[in-house]
Amino acid sequence: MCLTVENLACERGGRLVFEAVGFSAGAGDLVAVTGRNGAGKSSLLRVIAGLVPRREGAIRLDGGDAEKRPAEHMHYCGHADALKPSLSVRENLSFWRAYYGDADRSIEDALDLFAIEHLIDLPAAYLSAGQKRRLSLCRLLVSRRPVWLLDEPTSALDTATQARLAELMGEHLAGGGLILAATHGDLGLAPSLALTIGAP
Ligand SMILES: Nc1ncnc2c1ncn2[C@@H]1O[C@H](COP(=O)(O)OP(=O)(O)OP(=O)(O)O)[C@@H](O)[C@H]1O
Repeated sequence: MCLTVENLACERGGRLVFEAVGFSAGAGDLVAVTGRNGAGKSSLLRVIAGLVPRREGAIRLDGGDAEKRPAEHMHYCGHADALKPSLSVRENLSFWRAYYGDADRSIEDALDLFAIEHLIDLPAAYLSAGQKRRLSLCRLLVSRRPVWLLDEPTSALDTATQARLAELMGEHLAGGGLILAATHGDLGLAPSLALTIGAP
C-alpha cells in the first residue's frame, strides 16, 4: 500500500493555509506532521481523510481494496473525541464498529487495552478527558483500517497510556499499516518521515 500526496494546497475560510505539500509513504511508515499552531496540520489530515476539499493537488492510495474509496481505508481521529455523550461506552464502540465495518478486536479487548473496560456501561458524558480520549482511540482497534490519521493522539493521555498507544501504533505498522500523526510532541516511536507544514 502506498499513499502519495502531490502538490497539495488547502484553503479554509477563503484563505490559503498551505500549498505545495507532497510526500509518499508506504506500509509500515509513520509520518510525523509538525508545524507551528495554525500551520495547517489538522487541515492536511482532514483533506487526506476527504473531510475538507483540496484547492489543488492529488491524493492517491495504491494497493488497497479496489472496491473501496481511499477514505474507506482510513481512520481519522481528530481533536474532538466524536463521542455520543448519552450512549454508553459499549454503545459508542458498537456504533463505530457498525459504521466503519471490518471487525477486528472485540469491544471488550479494545477497552481492556486502553484500561477502561470497567467503564463499559457508563454514558460517555461521564468520562474524564483522558478516558474520552482512550475511548476515541479504541475505534482504531475495533475496525481494521490500514491508514490511521491521528491528530495530536497523545493529548490528555497519561504517560502509561501514551506508552500503550505507542505499542499499538507499532503493532499496526508491523502489520503493514500506515500512520500519519500531527503532533507537537513525542509519539514514542521514531517516525520514518518528518513532514513540516509551513515555516518551521
Ligand atoms: N473551518 C474553518 N474556517 C476558516 N478557517 C479555518 C477553519 N478551520 C481551520 N481554519 C484555519 O486554518 C488554519 C489552519 O488550522 P489547522 O487547525 O489546520 O492548524 P494546525 O496546524 O493543526 O494548528 P494547531 O497546532 O494549533 O492544532 C488556521 O489559521 C485556522 O484558523
